[in-house]
Amino acid sequence: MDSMYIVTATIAAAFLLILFIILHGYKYTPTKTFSCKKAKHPPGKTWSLPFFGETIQFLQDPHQFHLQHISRYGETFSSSLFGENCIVLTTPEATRWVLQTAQKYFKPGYPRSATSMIDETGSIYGENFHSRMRKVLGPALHPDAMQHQVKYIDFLANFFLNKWRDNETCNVLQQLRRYTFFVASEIIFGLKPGPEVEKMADQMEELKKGFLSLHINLPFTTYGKALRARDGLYQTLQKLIDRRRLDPNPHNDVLDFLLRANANGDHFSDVHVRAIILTLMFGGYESTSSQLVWAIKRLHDNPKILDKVLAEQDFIRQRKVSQDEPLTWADVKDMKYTSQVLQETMRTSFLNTFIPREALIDLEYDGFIFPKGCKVHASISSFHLSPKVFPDPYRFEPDRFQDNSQPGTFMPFGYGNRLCLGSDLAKSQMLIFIHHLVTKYRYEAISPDQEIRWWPMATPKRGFPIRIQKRDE
Ligand code: HEM
Repeated sequence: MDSMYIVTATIAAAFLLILFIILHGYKYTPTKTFSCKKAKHPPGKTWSLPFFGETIQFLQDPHQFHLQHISRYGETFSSSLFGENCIVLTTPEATRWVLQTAQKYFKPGYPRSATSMIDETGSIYGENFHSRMRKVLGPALHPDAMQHQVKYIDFLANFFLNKWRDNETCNVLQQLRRYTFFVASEIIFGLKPGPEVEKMADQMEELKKGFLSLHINLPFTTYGKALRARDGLYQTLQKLIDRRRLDPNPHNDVLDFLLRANANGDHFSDVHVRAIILTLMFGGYESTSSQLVWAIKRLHDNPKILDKVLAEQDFIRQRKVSQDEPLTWADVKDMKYTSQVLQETMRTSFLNTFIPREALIDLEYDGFIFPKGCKVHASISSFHLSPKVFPDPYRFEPDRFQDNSQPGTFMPFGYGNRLCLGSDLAKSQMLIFIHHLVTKYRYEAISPDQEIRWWPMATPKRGFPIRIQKRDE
């Protein structure tokens, strides 16, 4: 009788618990009492499909996902993504809070599949390591160092563009991925185009697929194949590190800065050097090529804006002594209108659909509870495309950036202590490519290519195929 009672009571309790969860949704359990009695958990779904939560809906179209959730729950809402409950922030104020004001109470919260693609130890995401990494990479990627790199970037832009033949068709995104990877290889370890760089670019393409994959390491899974590509890249990087240690000549590339830091007692192990380089290579090529393909598409779709860019770039070309004279840092600085086009491109191209963080302690913001351990996603593209922040947000209007009056609302390169270290490099390589493209060629889209491939970065679905004509013919 007793055991019957226990079984019945257990089933009843389990049933009530499930009913409670269904009616109220799973909520975070705060680990301390919050100071503000009225503070509450952000509204939204924190349960639905087990493990997947709302991930499938999110991956299909993150922009629509955010718009729908904002209209249903408000600008701060709860969700369940990548197997974890999270809080999504979609305003510039809340984003500034998490990325800057309260930055010391958060650490990066990238999904495990993403971090394991870069870092076998998991240590480069720790705070101590992070500040040392910034100390070394800051000067290596600073505009002072960049000035000397412009000639290499100029060479590489021409290396690709000079291969284009009249009336040829070309897939812009494919070409740009190679171009930006080659630039990263040159800047990071001084490698010129060749089979070694080509092989690494192929491995990087494979690695990229693992970033948001299911964490299942088998020979045939996306994640497993990506890990093997990572290991292949690690081997090549180790060879480059060993080769550089035997080389007495100064190179002034990022690898030199990292190895010199070793010599100065800052001491990065080879494992760390490899992980830092992989971070740079991935950041350096995927984000930049995705923004550049959008810029080239936006110029195509807005002929009046293209005319203004062309006038600016022709002016810079005409003041050169010869057609082949390379661009300089001063030329890049003079590309003011084209820079505005790039800013407007980054605003409208669904960049940074989420920057993830994890709360280190219990926190409150704007009446909401952020319990220790909860994942927070700052959705930058949500406010880049919000009419409250940018009027008529889907209109492509580079003049918005004429007076640089967007403090704290335009954050393509992030915000706070993890602000992108490669922003000057990224801008230079985009501007230099656009210069040579528009001054040498006219181009026409083969198909409108309006659909979007969302991951790992939003890009035109078919890579924006174009037909090219030399400008002087
Ligand atoms: C248009 C191109 C690019 C965009 C939109 C972009 C965007 C970003 C963003 C949003 C972050 C902050 C991530 C966070 O807070 O968790 C970031 C960080 C970073 N980016 Fe970029 N990036 C670009 C190009 C580059 C390039 C070319 C490099 C270098 C080769 C680079 C290197 C880095 C590094 C090292 C970090 C980590 C900084 C830190 O954790 O302190 N990025 N980037």
